[in-house]
Amino acid sequence: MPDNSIPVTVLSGILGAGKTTVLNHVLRESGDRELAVLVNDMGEVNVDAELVAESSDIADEDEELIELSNGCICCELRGDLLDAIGELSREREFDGIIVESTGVAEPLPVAQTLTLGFDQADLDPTEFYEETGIEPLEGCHLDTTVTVVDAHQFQAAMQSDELLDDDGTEKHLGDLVVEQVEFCDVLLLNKCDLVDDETLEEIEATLEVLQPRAEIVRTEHGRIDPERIVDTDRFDFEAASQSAGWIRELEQPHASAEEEHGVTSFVFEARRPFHPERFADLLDEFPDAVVRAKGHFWIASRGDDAFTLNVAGQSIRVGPGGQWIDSLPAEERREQLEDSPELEEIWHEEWGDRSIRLVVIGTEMDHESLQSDLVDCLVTEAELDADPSTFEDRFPTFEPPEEAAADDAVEGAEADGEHDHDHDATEELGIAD
Ligand SMILES: Nc1nc2c(ncn2[C@@H]2O[C@H](COP(=O)(O)OP(=O)(O)OP(=O)(O)O)[C@@H](O)[C@H]2O)c(=O)[nH]1
Repeated sequence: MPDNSIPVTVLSGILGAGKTTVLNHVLRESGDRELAVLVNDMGEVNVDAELVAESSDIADEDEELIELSNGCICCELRGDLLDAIGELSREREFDGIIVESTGVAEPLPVAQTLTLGFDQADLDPTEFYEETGIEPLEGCHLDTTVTVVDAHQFQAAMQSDELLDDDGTEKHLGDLVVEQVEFCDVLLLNKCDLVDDETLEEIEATLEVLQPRAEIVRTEHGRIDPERIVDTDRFDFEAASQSAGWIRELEQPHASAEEEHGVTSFVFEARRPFHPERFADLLDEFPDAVVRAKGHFWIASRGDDAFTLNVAGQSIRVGPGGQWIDSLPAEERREQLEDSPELEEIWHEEWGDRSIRLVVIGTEMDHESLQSDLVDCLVTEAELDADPSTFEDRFPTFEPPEEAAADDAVEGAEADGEHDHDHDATEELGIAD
């Protein structure tokens, strides 16, 4: 990074977690550091910006405080975010720029926009610039992503059925909390004054499992040393996108016995499909103790299709996982196998690459009971020979992958297109009815 590149800090966190409080504190404590601020406010009334202006004595200097309203910087305002930051960095050599996201923003697309790591997504940068007319970011770099967690609300948020209406897209509160926790460099566990030590330790244990890479700092009223979140040099796109605890658990499963404050995890693996009705029933009654589950699965009624499972708090989403390579036409299958020699290791004589692999993370979770429930969902020997069309299958159907991918690419390219947080085309399960 060139010496004069301005470090950008992105603050995320659900509504009321304390982002503005952190921001105001950092502005007050920043000493000689000249900081610029960019606030994304979805509502009509931009209260945040007023607060920032009041407490930071920068109300008169418009160029140091930019508001982006009526949209979200993780979707339709991605271009505006780049423009605004570009403008700030051309104006003056600030010592840092702090971006406060809305409570519903996902950090990953914001980070993608700022790092222009579009090769990580469905778009290549050239296409993005051509489609949007956005200029590449120069003179500054994404330095730290910070998620503010409300210690007082955390456990309730994970158990909450509340659906946030994010400009037309519905999302569970717990789902958003998990996404924000899984993608960040620093976790501020705020409002520690409202919670006893034991609860704080439990929350920390959960956060550490969900996000092993981030530094966790306890705060009260957002009181954090600015050096912990400004110009830290902690951000690394690759590391951040691979840092979620479930990825680590899948790669290096931990023994179930290794528990701290009741937080445990296990990986469920099988080379036999789930019975679609029994597995759907289990998902309908999935234990509240499960904080997070991720992975892929296979159901007996649709032998060609892989599915993904994404559980975060009360949100249970099933998505398309593509087609099993074993079910592809011979020529295509051969090509895929040549391209991915590692498949040989998992290739099953009869089932090819078909498999179930799920990581489950929970607090005070009854492993044995959940594991045996999962085993009970697998088809029996007799069912293996049954006609698959006789199984009740309430799982959603998805567009073929090529069409879905093409739609996604178009959607992502439209900087001012529809507000869509759910780029992965999963469906929330309400499959009981
Ligand atoms: N008791 C307590 N209250 C806090 C703490 N931090 C923030 N608050 C209060 O919590 C409320 C929400 O804080 P904000 O900083 O506005 O939260 P935010 O994340 O910016 O909220 P939005 O902008 O609405 O998304 C305010 O009334 C704060 O004074 C804390 O550590 N302890």
